[in-house]
Amino acid sequence: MSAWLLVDAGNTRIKWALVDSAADGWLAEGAALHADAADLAAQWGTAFGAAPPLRVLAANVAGTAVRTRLEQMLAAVAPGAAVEWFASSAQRAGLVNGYRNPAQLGCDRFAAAIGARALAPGRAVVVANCGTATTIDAIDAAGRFVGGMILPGLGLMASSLARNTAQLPQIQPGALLPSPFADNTDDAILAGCLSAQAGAIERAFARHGAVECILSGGAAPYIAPMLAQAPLLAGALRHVDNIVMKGLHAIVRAEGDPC
Ligand SMILES: Nc1ncnc2c1ncn2[C@@H]1O[C@H](COP(=O)(O)OP(=O)(O)O)[C@@H](O)[C@H]1O
Ligand SMILES: CC(C)(COP(=O)(O)O)[C@@H](O)C(=O)NCCC(=O)O
Ligand SMILES: [K+]
Repeated sequence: MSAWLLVDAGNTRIKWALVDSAADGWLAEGAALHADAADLAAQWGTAFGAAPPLRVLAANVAGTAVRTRLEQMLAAVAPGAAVEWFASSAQRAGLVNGYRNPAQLGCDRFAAAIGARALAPGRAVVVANCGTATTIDAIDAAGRFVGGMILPGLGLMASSLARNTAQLPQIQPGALLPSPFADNTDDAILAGCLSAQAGAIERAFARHGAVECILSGGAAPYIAPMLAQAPLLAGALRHVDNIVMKGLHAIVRAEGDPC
């Protein structure tokens, strides 16, 4: 069984995992901010040892310059590896893409939906990926990506207030507040942004009639405590590290090792 390198290049961070096609075949993982992307070569060198992967499956929504940079690094650390730049299509790994133009759907969202389907087969699911943007997508019990929402992520929401107002400061992400009705500016911003994120997820969950809500992404740890208090989501909330990567792994498992 040969190893695959999976890459999820989002707008803030590049995440990767080294896997094989077994269900529990998660061998190593790592991440770097775009500014520190050069660190990936060292991370990969350590993870690969003397056996670089022969196949790479990469989802990139961070633009062509990032893709070119990754191609150069991959050529150095895994020379000769076959690289597939994952793109949204009408159907893949048992998931049907309901976007009017399937290729327009962010490939990270399609991969996340494939991951959600793999984790909750035959169930109506909402998958919220809380990264630079927050995406909240609906997958039905028959395995169709129905559609979804895109909103500014938690960090973007907060920083847009700081950038576009005279009096509001840049806040740091923080823990759940005891009350949504804050008595100071920093907490009022945090309460507003967290409530907007959690509220959109709850609303999508209710509207879709979902039975499971998968929460992922770098901002998920801040949003999860608020969702955990939502009666609507009782017993239905599941925090999954990097659902995009889980989806790419599901594709590798579904399609197997080419001979
Ligand atoms: N150490 C960190 N560095 C950067 N962002 C972080 C960090 N910890 C949490 N975050 C939050 O996670 C978001 C990035 O999450 P991630 O899922 O990696 O996004 P993307 O897939 O868009 O690159 C940031 O916008 C921020 O809200
Ligand atoms: C919505 C996104 C910006 C999310 O990116 P991320 O927050 O993961 O960096 C990305 O999925 C994207 O560029 N989508 C293309 C448009 C669409 O999905 O309709
Ligand atoms: K996202």
